[in-house]
Formats: sequence, C-alpha cells, structure tokens
Amino acid sequence: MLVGEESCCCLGPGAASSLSFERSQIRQWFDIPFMCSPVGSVLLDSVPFQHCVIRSFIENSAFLDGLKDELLALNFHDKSNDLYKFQQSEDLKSRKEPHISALRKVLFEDFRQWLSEVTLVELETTVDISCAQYNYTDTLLCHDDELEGRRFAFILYLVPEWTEADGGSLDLYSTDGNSCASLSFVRTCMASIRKILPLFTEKAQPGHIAKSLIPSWNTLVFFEVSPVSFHQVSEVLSEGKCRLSVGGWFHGSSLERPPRSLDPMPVRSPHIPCDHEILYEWINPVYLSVEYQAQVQEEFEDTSEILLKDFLKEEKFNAVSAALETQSVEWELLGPPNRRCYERAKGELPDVLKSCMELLKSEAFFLLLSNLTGLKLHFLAANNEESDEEEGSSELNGNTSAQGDDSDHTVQAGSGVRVPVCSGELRHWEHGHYTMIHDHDPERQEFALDLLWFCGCEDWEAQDGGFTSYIAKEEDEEASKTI
Ligand SMILES: O=C(O)CCC(=O)C(=O)O
Ligand SMILES: [Fe+2]
Repeated sequence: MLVGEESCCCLGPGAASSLSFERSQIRQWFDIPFMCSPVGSVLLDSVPFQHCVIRSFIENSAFLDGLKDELLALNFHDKSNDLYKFQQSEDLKSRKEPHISALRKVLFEDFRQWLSEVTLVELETTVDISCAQYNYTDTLLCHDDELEGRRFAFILYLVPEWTEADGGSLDLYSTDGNSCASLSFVRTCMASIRKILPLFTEKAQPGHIAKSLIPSWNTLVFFEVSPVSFHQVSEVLSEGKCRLSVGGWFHGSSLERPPRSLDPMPVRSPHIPCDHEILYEWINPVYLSVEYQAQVQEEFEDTSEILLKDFLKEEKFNAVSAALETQSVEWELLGPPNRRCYERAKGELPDVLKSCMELLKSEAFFLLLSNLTGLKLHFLAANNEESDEEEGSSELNGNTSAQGDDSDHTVQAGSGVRVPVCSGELRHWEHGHYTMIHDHDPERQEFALDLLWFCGCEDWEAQDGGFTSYIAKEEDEEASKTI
C-alpha cells in the first residue's frame, strides 16, 4: 500500500497493485515490439512508439478529489505561442499541499523505481512536474518532447466524463520510416552501435496520427521520449469542460539524437518578364498613383508592414473569388505536422487563378512592390535601402477559397549582382490548419518580404483565428503583431 506524507493522503492499494502487477509479464511485453497487450489495467503498446496506459492509477477516489481541489487552487498562467495554448500551474516540485506532495512522492519514488526496473533504464531523481489545464480551443501541436535529460514523459488525467467529441485527445504520430529509436531496439543495441546510429539516419518526421488516447479520470499515460515520440493534444472542442492533468518527465541519459532533417527550400524564381499593362488590368488604380505609392512607402519604412485594402480591381477580385468557389481546384495537405498543416493548390489552376499567380510573379509587380516598400526588388527601382539583401514574399489567401505565398528573395547572379527572386503558392486554410516556426528553418536566417493576399474571408473576426503571428527574435511568446 502506498501511503502519502499525511494519513489523509492514503492512495490506497490500487496504485501499488496495478504497478506491481505482473511485473515480469510487463517486461516481456516491452521486449516484443508491435504487440499490444492489455494486462489488467495496464496497456502497453509499441505502435507508433513505446507507450503505456494505466487506468485507475490511484485507487483512493477521495484522494483524487482532494488532489483536484489543491491543483485547481494553484496559480495558473497562460501559455501561448505557435505551438500551444493552455494554462500551466506553477512548478509542483516544492509545493507543500498534502495531496500534491503525496502524488509527487508516489511518482518520483515508487513509480520511478518501478519504471526503471521494467524498462531497464536508469532514471535520475530529478523532479519535473506541473499541472496543466486545457479549456475550450486550447491545444498543443505536434512535438516530440525531446529536451536534454528527458527520458519518459507521464501524464495523469483528472478530467470529467470525456469522449472523442470533446477533443483534447493525446494523439500519437507515426513516423515516416526513418525511425531509428524505439525502447526495445535501443535496449538491444550495444552502446557502441548506438553511437554510430545517428550517422546513418536523419531524424524521422511525423506522418499521420496512428493512435488517439482519450483522456479519462485517474488514467496515467507514459511514453519514452525519443526522436520518434511525436504527439499532440488535439484542440479541446467542448466549451464547458476542463482537461486537467498533472504531467512531467523522468530524467536519465537522453537517447542519441539523429541529425535534424532540414525542410527543403521552396523553389524560387526571378520575375516573369512582362509589360506594366498587367497592373492596369488587375490592380486598384489608387495603388498605381506615384503620390500614393510614396505615402505607402513612407509608412512601410516606418512600421515594416502595411495593409492595403481593396488591392485588386473589384471585377478581378470577384472573378478570382468566383473561381475559387465554383471551379475545381485540387488541394494537397502539406506536412510534416510538426511544421505545418494546410492545403496547397496542386496541378493546373483555373485560368483566372493562374493569371493571378502570374501577376504576383511578374516583372511589373516586382516594380510595383519596390515602389510600395522602398525595397530594391527590380534593378530599375530606386536604390534607397541600406542593404541589398531585402527580399519579399506574397500570399494569396482565402477561407473557403484559397491562399498563396510568394516570396521574393535575392540570388547572386554571375556578375555578383543580386537578382530578386520569389516563391509562392495558393493556400487553403480551415479549422485545425497551422504553420509553426522552427529554429532551424533556413528562411529564418535571411530577410524576406512577406506578401499575403486574402480572399474569401470577408467579415472575418479576430475570434475566427487564421492570423499570422510574427515572433521577435529570442522570444518565446508571440509578439504583438498578428495579421
Ligand atoms: O496532456 C497531454 O496529454 C500531453 C501533454 C504534452 O504532450 C506535454 O506537455 O508535452
Ligand atoms: Fe509532450
């Protein structure tokens, strides 16, 4: 029987018996990959990566109620960036509340020892534990938990009646076949083999959701943190329910990490040669007046951004909108999910959309952008910038319709002159779509002009989401700027 620090925190025999239950069998099952074996209330599975679900983790329900009350009385702070939105408690490492202390003792003494025994992984005494609340619309997108020293992740759920329709599932991703580390595999490898492993494999990328675990009251999930442990908390969809959990990590020597796989660079091309007539055909004449362009440029130079309303001529805008609504555009879903999830137009576009994309890549448009921004995106543009490395990008966007991206960059030509280039796509965004910023993105290392053109999102409200956030260098949380 596991007993907490105070007698009122007796956890009851359930915790002890479920943990010690069939210990040798558990070890056996962990040794056999790709086998799902329910052992009483302990379910072990190595697909898509080693994880374990223990139901009725703590038997004493009065203890759990007390624990929940103590947790809800803690201070929570909002955590929000491109990866997540939820509330996190203060660190539980040194909280003195009786139930919290008792749980910490069970997890980081008894349970840690058991875990170490069944997995044959040496675990350190580091205590890494906090409490999280995911309420309506909260989420934690695809990630692998890898951080120096983290060896196993655990989460104990303290949720009300929960179904798939409530969202908030813990989704486990399969990887794209480059997989190089699973618990059983690593354990059977000699240390020397482990060392050379990264030389042969690149870090795997998450593919599709292979398994969704619906949280339930008093269920503990744990999994091995490895280069393939990609998972997410799907968006909480029910308005009235709080997905409360206690989670953290058991620390030990991290597994060898294969080198990161780099995102391929988008194909960039110089402008398409074309006459300036195209601008008169497509662009709202307001933006073609030299005086107005000078005003726009001044504002852009001050704030590094500008919003140009009614940018296309009305009839062109209507034609593009109609094409997006009525003509068939083939969309492909882009991944990997730890970087992005949205649709991009694929194959031949309907004529008007094709022409619109060509406009954004045209020579005349590069010149127009130069005039509006002061950036030298064309050799004829006045050179009033400090650096010759500014670049640009544009984006067509729509709700039920389309979105695109057009990035102007410069490449070195043979003569040493930088030639502005661009890349762009037509994108379609809907609920659940996103992009994430990455430290290792090549695009982060250089300057570019982002151009976003939206379609199909009239009467859009802030609460509808779909904004673009710019994050200041070295900052974790989103910067003030959202578009
Ligand atoms: O709450 C969960 O189910 C998982 C949380 C998680 O993945 C994390 O905090 O890193
Ligand atoms: Fe995680």
